[in-house]
Amino acid sequence: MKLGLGLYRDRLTKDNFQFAKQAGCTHIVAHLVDYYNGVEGLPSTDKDRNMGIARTNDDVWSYESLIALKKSMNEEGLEFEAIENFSPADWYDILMDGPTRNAQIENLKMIIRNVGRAGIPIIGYNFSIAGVWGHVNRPVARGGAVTATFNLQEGPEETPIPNGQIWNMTYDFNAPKGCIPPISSAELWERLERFLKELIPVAEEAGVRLAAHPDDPPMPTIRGYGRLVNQPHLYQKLLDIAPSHSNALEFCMGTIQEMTDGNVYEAIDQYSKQNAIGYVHFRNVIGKVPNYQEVFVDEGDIDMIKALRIFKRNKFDGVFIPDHTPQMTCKAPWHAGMAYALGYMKAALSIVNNE
Ligand SMILES: O=C(O)[C@@H](O)[C@@H](O)[C@H](O)[C@H](O)CO
Repeated sequence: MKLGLGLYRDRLTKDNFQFAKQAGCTHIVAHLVDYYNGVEGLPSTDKDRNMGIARTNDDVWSYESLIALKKSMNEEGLEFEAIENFSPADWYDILMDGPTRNAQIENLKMIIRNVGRAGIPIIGYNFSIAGVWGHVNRPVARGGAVTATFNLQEGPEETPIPNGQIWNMTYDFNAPKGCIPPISSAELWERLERFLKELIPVAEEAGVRLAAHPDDPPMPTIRGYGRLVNQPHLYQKLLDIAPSHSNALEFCMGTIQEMTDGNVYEAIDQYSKQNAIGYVHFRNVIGKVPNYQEVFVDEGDIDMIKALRIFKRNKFDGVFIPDHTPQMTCKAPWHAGMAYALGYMKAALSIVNNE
């Protein structure tokens, strides 16, 4: 079991690689999508505001760029474990079943082949129309630390998504006025099935695992659009569509814990037993949908040591990252929050690995 750090695109720097190494990480999970445009946190997007413009034909997905990024990590003693998320600009018509779907599938095949050729083992993805949505940053973690919260009653209004936007980003400023019509979970499952059946064989050939992130928040619908994996057992439905080592899970403990059915320990056991987990978001929460808050790794509803023992019992040998953490009150809120989480994880892994 290994320790890693997830870095958004604007944080893929030598300083942050050194920060990760100093905190005991051996691996990096890189977000190549340029969301937020420098705005911290997971803003709740609406008809007027979202996470910015999704870049088309972004060179960051080329083999040359991937190899250069990997080299910059290797130079700091780190391994490039995974890329997290495709760009909305590169798969909006796969998600929407739109006119350029087939061309976008061919482009994702090229990306997967580039990733495999660069020796990067995993691509995480979240097959979702609304994406990660509805979080509000509030000072409610220990000591008043600012953290992501979700409260269906008090949160942002669930307005439909304007045409030309998806996964909280804009890919077409010239889209016709109006909004994306409602899409059912059943329809989205059909699109996911086509996506997996076409891309898993390519991923197998490229030596890449496609790892599915669950729906966060794990509601049945968000903004009128159906969700896919909003209960733990639905991860199995996704795996069973295309049984393969390349059809894997981006196992987010926080999101699984936010779900109303099942429990995170049974889910860890069920999916680590199958060797289906690509890598783990090792984060904690208090509460479940429709009202929860993300918290420090040691103050949530999950017994994280108990969880690690299940991973170890089932011989999981992948990477754990904090994903996101509360922002600590100091001059470097993000770094301090991550350093705290990584310190806890390093100690917990050492204890459990040596039991
Ligand atoms: O649990 C979560 O919501 C996080 O993992 C997401 O914030 C992150 O953006 C993932 O990349 C969603 O695919």
